[in-house]
Amino acid sequence: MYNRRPEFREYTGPRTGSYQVLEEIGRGSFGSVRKVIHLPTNKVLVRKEIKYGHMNSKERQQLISECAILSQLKHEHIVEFYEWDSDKDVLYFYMEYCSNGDLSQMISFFKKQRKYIPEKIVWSIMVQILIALYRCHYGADLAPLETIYDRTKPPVKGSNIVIHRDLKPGNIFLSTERVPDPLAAPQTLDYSKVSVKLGDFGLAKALGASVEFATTYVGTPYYMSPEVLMDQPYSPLSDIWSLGCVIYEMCTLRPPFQAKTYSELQRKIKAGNFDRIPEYYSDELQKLIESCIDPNLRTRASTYSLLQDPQLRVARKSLQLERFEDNLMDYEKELMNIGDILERQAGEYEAELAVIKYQYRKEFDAAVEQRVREVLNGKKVTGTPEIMAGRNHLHRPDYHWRVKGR
Ligand SMILES: Nc1ncnc2c1ncn2[C@@H]1O[C@H](COP(=O)(O)OP(=O)(O)OP(=O)(O)O)[C@@H](O)[C@H]1O
Repeated sequence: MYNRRPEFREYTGPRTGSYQVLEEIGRGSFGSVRKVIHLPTNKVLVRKEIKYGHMNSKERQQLISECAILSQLKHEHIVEFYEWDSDKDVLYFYMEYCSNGDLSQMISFFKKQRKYIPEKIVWSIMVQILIALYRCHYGADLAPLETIYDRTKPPVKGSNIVIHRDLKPGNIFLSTERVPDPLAAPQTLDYSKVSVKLGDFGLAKALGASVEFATTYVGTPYYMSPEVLMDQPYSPLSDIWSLGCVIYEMCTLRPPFQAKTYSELQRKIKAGNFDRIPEYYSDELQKLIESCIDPNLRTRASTYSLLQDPQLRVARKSLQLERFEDNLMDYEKELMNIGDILERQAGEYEAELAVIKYQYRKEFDAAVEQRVREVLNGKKVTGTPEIMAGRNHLHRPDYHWRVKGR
């Protein structure tokens, strides 16, 4: 039986044993994918199921250390990997749930509409993928751009470098706003401000050692680089090849290399020849794709070199500005919300104060009347009734001028 490794204790994400398992949302080469609710936080997550009974202890060990790396990979553009757990011969990965679909669905959407994906969206998606790849390929976050003229400093390679190894439209999740038009179909998404998250980072490596993975990986390797097809080791540049194929597909709505047979596909990938993207798109975009889909590893672009591209710097800066604007709008909404709460509290305070004043007046008048009556009746009076002695009785309503929940 396979035991938990000490690394399990280091996780800060939701703990296992407290999930409610919901419906299956899909099936991949590794197994089924389900929605689950993490009960303590009520958060919907995704659970990927992988049968690992056939793995030997070395393979399991490798899987564990890969998972430990993945669980530390926290990034705005990477699907969060919370934790994993095992049950007999099944391994469960708990991940962030991305509810707005993936790039393959977006490509199908534009294909059905017989429209090109606007170039601005292509640049924006590309730059977000590159920002995530930078974090993985160099083990450090990319610093924000001050101006579009800034050159990114050469990266210093950190530890825990991760190669995606399976970059494809189905692994690029999107979050988008729903179209505000009430007459639009309910599932219509507004792709003009799309935010990207890469999923399945490094999982292919974690599972690569498994015989089952090698035999069940049935997907067509449209995005696989020539060196990987030739059984050479993966490198970050293999991800760049795949990125080039993904960007190409966004522009042409089909992958750059297609064939009827596997061997023909292999031959085409190794030759690395593909048609130009439609004239609708700029030469700069075509050149960038060519620098990624380059069979020669010596001349193929890297994540770092791509990020120096002027168009990508503009795309990065405008992404930063959009985020800044979104944050400002959120902040403004929050302030307006706080204003409303304070105004309501002030109204409640005034109302309560009026009731207390009225009560006090009533008690005061009653005490005065009583005292006058006693004097008129010749009763000997001593001392002043408390209510008449001062304002001690007028206690203010118990309000703390605080916005609840902050
Ligand atoms: N984090 C997630 N959030 C939402 N849906 C997801 C998530 N991860 C996977 N899915 C969905 O579950 C289905 C299966 O995903 P999975 O990644 O296992 O396989 P795949 O990418 O389709 O194929 P392969 O395993 O061959 O790469 C897909 O439809 C995918 O969109």
